[in-house]
Amino acid sequence: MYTIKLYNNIAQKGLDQFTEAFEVGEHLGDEDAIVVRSANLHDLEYGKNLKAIARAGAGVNNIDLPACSERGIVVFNTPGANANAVKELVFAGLLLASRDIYHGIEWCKTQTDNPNLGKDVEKQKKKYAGNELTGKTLGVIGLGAIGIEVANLAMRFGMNVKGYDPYISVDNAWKMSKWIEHAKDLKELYKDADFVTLHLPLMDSTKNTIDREAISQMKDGVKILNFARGGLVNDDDLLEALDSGKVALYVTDFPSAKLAAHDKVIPIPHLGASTEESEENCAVKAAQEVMDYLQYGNITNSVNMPNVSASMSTPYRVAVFHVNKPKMISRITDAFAQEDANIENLINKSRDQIAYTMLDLDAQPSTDALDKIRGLDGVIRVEVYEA
Ligand SMILES: NC(=O)c1ccc[n+]([C@@H]2O[C@H](COP(=O)([O-])OP(=O)(O)OC[C@H]3O[C@@H](n4cnc5c(N)ncnc54)[C@H](O)[C@@H]3O)[C@@H](O)[C@H]2O)c1
Ligand SMILES: O=C(O)CC[C@@H](O)C(=O)O
Repeated sequence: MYTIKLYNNIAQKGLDQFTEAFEVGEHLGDEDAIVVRSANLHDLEYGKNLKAIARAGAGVNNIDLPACSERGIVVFNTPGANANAVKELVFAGLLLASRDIYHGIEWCKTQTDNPNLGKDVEKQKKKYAGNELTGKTLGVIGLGAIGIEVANLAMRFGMNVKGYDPYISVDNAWKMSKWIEHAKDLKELYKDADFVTLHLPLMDSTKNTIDREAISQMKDGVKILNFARGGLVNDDDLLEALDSGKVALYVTDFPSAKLAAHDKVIPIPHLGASTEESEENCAVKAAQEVMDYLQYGNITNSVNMPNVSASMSTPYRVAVFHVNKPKMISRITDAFAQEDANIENLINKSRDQIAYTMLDLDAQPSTDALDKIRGLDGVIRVEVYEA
């Protein structure tokens, strides 16, 4: 029986994926795996049995990836599973940013005792007039699952779109409308953008992407949308720019106390992925990733380990996480030299400093052989799977 500990609300459809071989709950101890959404796991005490953490979502800045890698803990996410939900909210944000619907609604709500509301609406509405999206330029920073969807939809709204992503994947590049302009650097994106929208991950290197210097390269009256992470924006620099009018509006899914009440800020309480469909997609994908890993050692959509997946060709599988250095494979296979077990299939893949070697054996490996592997310098973790 495997134990799965839940942090946050995980959609029932995802939990229903787990078979009777899994015990799943919020208050379990000694867990084999964790399924989490946005809860901060940076201070997590890693249980001795913990082998995997699945983030039911995209951003993994709530998980200490180096600490997990060091312990051979596989961290998964669910790429693209909530992209449509976020794209739709970004468009709500773009519409809120171009038409003053937000203040218009606020005013209407104050008029409950006004018997002439029908007439007054016609007098008042000039205060909330706006502009159209068609013909305006949208700068998209980060062309991954969400950025691509936002960029393509913006084209259908008749917007000019400029995208910036120095690490764009080939698959995503294929999905992108050919009319989207490629900005070679952020300066080029900022200079023409009426709206700038952020769709890149928060990492040390992307923290404060939007700071005073970036804002100074933008058009006067630019509107900024942040449906990625709060830390991508320097709040003090943005506040200064909102006060001066350099930035006309900030729509954010990650409001900070400093900015939430500002008249030029539209704060949203992290609702980007909060749709029934997206929560289900993410939970189902996360559950499947965890089950396939715990039962068979297959790794799909990991953000810190090599992705390796193959159906088990023999009754036994031995999987080894080890340091990515020469001679490891020969030392691991040597451990089986005196065994009756034959290695029918071997896969080795590396990612940065870590490698994963999966061996399918036609007979049960002996404790002696497994102990030899565990004792090798550079071996992080060894698991045995039975078909
Ligand atoms: N508001 C929400 O509820 C919500 C939901 C999902 C994701 N997010 C956030 O949005 C981010 C993007 O999600 P996604 O699903 O598109 O992820 P993704 O991994 O598919 O895309 C991220 C893209 O950013 C690019 N990138 C990385 N560093 C960059 C840089 N310095 N400059 C420009 N581009 C860079 C990558 O190459 C990649 O193409 C997530 O990391 C997460 O923080 C928020
Ligand atoms: O789980 C959520 O509600 C938000 C997820 C989102 O921020 C993500 O990065 O996928």
